[in-house]
Amino acid sequence: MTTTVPTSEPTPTPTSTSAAFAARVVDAVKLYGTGDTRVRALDGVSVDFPAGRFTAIMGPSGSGKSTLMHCAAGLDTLTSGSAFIGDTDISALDDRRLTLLRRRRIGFVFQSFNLLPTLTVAENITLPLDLAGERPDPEWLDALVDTVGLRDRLHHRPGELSGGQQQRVAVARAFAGSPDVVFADEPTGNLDSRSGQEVLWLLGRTVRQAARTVVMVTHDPVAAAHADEVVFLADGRLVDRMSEPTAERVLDRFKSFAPHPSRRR
Ligand SMILES: Nc1ncnc2c1ncn2[C@@H]1O[C@H](COP(=O)(O)OP(=O)(O)OP(=O)(O)O)[C@@H](O)[C@H]1O
Repeated sequence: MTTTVPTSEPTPTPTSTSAAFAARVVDAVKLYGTGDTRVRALDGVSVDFPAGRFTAIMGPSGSGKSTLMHCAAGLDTLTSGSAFIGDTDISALDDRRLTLLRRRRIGFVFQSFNLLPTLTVAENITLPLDLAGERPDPEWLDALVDTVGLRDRLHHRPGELSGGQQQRVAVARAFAGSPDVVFADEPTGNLDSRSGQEVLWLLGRTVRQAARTVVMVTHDPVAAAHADEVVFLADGRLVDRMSEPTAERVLDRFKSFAPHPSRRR
């Protein structure tokens, strides 16, 4: 794989802020359902995601990782509390402004790639920019294409690529518009371990060499070890943070957070 990494300074978007935190939630509560079926998916979480860092969100199944990511990224709304992208309180935005903010300031990588099958790789990568009516920065885009190793696949359709290649397209798409933060939800969940390692390496390298910000949900200690810091959720609560994680330390810590379903209502 070609591994030319973007080394140019990031081009700030007009909407970027100088906040030290690319994203954060404050006193976040999320309830699903009512009465006996009510679930407290987030139970008063306050957590920040520093700009220029790769943060992993870890926790047992059902601990609220995806809910936290979706609410922090404006894909879902909190029952109470606030969510910020930079200095912008997204809990206060109407649907139209929230959609614009998601297009301009947030990148997404999902477990299932979410590429459009009728578009080429090149068209998929620039789709969020096209939707936002923005012109790509050609130098940044060019460097990204090399970083993800897809130059010889630019005119292929996603169906002609392996899963790992498709996820690398999704990574390039997420970073294409120089968003304030890229949220990745189990980005290696559908990949074999080698392709998964490549995607994690790409995320980490783009953060460190091009000053980008990534927040990744994972249940995999090996994946979490690629991050600069791991935040641990259990039962909808933030229970710990770990800097400079290793897979062994993450696994050890993870084992101590057994879920307690009875406390969730
Ligand atoms: N749309 C929904 N309606 C009802 N309950 C939900 C909904 N989404 C999530 N939940 C519940 O909220 C809790 C947290 O779910 P969430 O998906 O955030 O956990 P998770 O840590 O991401 O889990 P996993 O690792 O299994 O994906 C769980 O008990 C889940 O069943």
